[in-house]
Amino acid sequence: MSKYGTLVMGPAGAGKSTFCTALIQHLQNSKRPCFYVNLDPAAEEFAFEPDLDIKDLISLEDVMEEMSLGPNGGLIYCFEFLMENLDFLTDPLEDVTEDYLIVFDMPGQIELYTHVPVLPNLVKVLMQGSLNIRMCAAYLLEATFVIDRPKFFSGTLSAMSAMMMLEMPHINILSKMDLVKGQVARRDLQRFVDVDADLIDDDPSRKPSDEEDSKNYRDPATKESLMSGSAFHKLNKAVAELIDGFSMVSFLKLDVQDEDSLGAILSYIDDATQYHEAQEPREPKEFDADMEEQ
Ligand SMILES: Nc1nc2c(ncn2[C@@H]2O[C@H](COP(=O)(O)OP(=O)(O)OP(=O)(O)O)[C@@H](O)[C@H]2O)c(=O)[nH]1
Repeated sequence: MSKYGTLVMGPAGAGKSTFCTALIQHLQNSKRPCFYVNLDPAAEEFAFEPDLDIKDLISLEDVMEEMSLGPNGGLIYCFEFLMENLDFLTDPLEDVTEDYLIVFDMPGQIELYTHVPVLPNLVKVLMQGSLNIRMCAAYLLEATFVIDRPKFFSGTLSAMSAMMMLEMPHINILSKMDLVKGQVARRDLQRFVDVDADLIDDDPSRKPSDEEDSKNYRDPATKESLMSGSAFHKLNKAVAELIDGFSMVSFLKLDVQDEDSLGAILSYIDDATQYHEAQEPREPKEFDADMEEQ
């Protein structure tokens, strides 16, 4: 029996928990069962109570207090503790059946997705061995980043870093679309969705003086110029061309108020995990009975 899941990731405040809530509501509206796992040891409030909550094993607040660690070190400690107590996570997941979507709500600390091995190791546990969950990563980036183009490309690099580190089916999502509607023309927005390197050249917020401005990029100790404004621009452009040239990243648009938007994202997750191929046709009554049991 296969299991299906999505790992909801992205920087702090990208809208991960809000997306999880909207996705769970959408699944309920579609009469599809969901198993909600909170893996953020600092999360406080939930619209839907998690079926499994890492805070029942360990909380970031306790770790910070007892181990005198900061929030980032504390988070890594929590995940290492989880890896040493994997039964806490794996035992309840053993019983989840193939009609469920398992939604993992992840923390926002970016180092978890960039340079520590704990998340790839956790993903191996979920996708291999007895659990054998077919997973799709959903990486969220705030749509408001499109107003600041270098920031958008930097966010895109963090999405790529997660893609490369986790080596699992992956979709990228521009969240909080309601905040940019009307601010960015539809045609322009398409250039962010299918990332276009020329966005860096056409940036209306970029002043001509930025080309020559090197005073902000001096080494504070030696006062040597580290990189001129134009060199930064060339670097940004080269990164953008790499992303564009290899079609490495594209985005789905998320508006949590819009059922069609949620439905479209869910169908990408289902395609990536091949959910529909494994489903037996079911009688509606059988479905309702399952939902009542939850
Ligand atoms: N306008 C708008 N605000 C949103 C949306 N999604 C999230 N927010 C707001 O953005 C803030 C962060 O949302 P969360 O869902 O908590 O983000 P998160 O990624 O889970 O945050 P962390 O767990 O702290 O990393 C909250 O104030 C939300 O109300 C959205 O689609 N539209």
